Amino acid sequence: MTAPAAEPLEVGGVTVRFAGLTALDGLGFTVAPGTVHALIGPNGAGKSTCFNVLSGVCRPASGSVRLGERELTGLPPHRIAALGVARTFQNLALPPRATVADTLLLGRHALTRTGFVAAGLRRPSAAREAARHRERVREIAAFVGLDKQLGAVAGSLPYGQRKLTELARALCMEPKLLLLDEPVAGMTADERRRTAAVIAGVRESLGISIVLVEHDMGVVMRLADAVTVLDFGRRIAEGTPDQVQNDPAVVRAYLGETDGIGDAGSGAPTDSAEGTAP
Ligand SMILES: Nc1ncnc2c1ncn2[C@@H]1O[C@H](COP(=O)(O)OP(=O)(O)OP(=O)(O)O)[C@@H](O)[C@H]1O
Repeated sequence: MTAPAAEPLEVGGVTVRFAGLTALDGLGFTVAPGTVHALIGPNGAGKSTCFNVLSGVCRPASGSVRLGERELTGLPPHRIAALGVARTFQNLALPPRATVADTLLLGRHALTRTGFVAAGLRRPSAAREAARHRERVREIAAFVGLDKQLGAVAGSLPYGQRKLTELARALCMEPKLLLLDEPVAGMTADERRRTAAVIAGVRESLGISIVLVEHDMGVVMRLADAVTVLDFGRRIAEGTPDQVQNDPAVVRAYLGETDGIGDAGSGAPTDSAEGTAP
């Protein structure tokens, strides 16, 4: 599998307001090319809002998001996707009846060069391109461990495999930057291990930069090169996983929640030993 040219993602001074509430308050961080950068924080800290800004779903009141030389703020989601930013969702968003192969082919739609006319006329160029896309889909399915499921209806697979299908579909876009929103949430220990190993492989083999929102601290510790911690829309800490874990401001932010550390429902980080050893 070939690696796309990774570029830094630079987020600066991003502010988002909803009515009277400031969801992001001058947020800034930089994702170095080819690294995994985790965004963590208690419930309501602004992580999903940040993803929505990065993917163009939400336009900030101020601030900038740059991928390499390109300014992304103000662009619609499909333009941002075409510039190499792919996203997976907290809740699965797969077509209900499509096979895994068709679902992954959908991920390649934006890369398809042949126009409708050439495809409709069954030109050889269109057939060659379709064959190339199918081959790439097989490669990516094998990469995430879904090669035997290509003919299965994606929606009928076990939860962990459906989440991997979503990840594979995002990889089919050949992104430079992958936004993963709670990729192991709701998984069994075994599914979490497998998924963490796949994500590590994406960074190591493909060189794709990853922004990861995840409550499972075992997975964050295992995968992240750098962590930005949010609370009430502000960055309260940044550093390596070890540094932020021992930062008093971070401990306070999580303990300030009603239930304290260890309750995933409260947004406090959970620590799965299995997440540390994919
Ligand atoms: N569309 C919206 N309209 C109004 N308020 C919103 C909207 N989206 C988010 N918020 C508020 O903005 C703040 C940040 O929410 P956000 O979903 O980004 O947090 P989060 O860190 O992703 O939380 P979680 O861990 O629960 O997913 C919260 O107070 C939330 O209630």
